[in-house]
Amino acid sequence: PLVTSKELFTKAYANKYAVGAFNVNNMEIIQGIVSAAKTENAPLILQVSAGARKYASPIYLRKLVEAAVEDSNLPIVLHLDHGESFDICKQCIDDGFTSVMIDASHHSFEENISITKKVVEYAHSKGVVVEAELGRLAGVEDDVQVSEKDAIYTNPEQAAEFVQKTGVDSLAIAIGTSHGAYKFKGEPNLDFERLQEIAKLLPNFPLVLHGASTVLPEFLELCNQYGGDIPGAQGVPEEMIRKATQFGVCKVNIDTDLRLAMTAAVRKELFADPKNFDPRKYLAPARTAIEEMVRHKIVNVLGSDNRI
Ligand SMILES: O=C(COP(=O)(O)O)N(O)CCCOP(=O)(O)O
Ligand SMILES: [Zn+2]
Repeated sequence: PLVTSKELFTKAYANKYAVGAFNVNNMEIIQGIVSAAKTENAPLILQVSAGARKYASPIYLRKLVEAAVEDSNLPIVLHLDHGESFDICKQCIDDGFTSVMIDASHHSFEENISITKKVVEYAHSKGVVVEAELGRLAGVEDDVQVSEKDAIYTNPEQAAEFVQKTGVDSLAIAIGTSHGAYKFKGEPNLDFERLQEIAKLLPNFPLVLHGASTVLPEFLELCNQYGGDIPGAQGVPEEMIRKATQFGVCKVNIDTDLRLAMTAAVRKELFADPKNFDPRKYLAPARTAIEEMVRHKIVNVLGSDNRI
């Protein structure tokens, strides 16, 4: 069924695992993700970004997720990723989303509180849950000044105040992750002391990690072997994500690793059969690549297998 993340996070927190939040943009991606979760008996968050709405149009994505729920009978959350305003959050809530993120993290602390509060009030009146963000998603260099790090990463005391004042259901925090395939110039590292501080001030409160893709070398190499040019990309080592799930992180956002797996499969298939021009011939392996990647994440990183 279509569910909110409330119970999923309560169970994830208590058992120290995280629910995968995978971005969806088309049929094959949704089918791959959902078949993986079905195989592993894992709860699932399918999230829709602004880019996905533009690419596929909201109604197609909604109907594809409806099909996924009907076909799989899994507990699935339909989540708005990085909602930029109250209006888009309201629109998605009215369209049947069960969870929305209002990302007002680029506003002032006070402004972030007031916008988030407004979304929470409306969402809760419709039985929908809300994720907000505090701090800036950005990896900072090792030698950066602490003060600069404090300006970017989530401040633990502020996080506690923010949750108390907004009534938000989960909080995306900044501890060194960032979106995309180029997360760190030097050694990958996350600010675990900060994460533990936040978790201590917000006991039993679900934390969210954005920018949690690993950028697995074998998919990078596969892409580059078949015509890709993605030099020097690196993500968050999987053991760091596993560690984060031990300190209150209940939702882990993964998009880049799906993109790399899918792109590698398409490149390889196109290279292997130059005579082919049936899209099903390279989209089927792409779907399988998504499925295998999601199974890997569920079992080896999130620990959300057999948690239904
Ligand atoms: O946290 C993440 C993904 O992190 P990742 O890049 O490490 O997978 N996300 O919220 C996904 C953001 C995707 O937005 P868009 O569709 O506009 O490109
Ligand atoms: Zn994000």
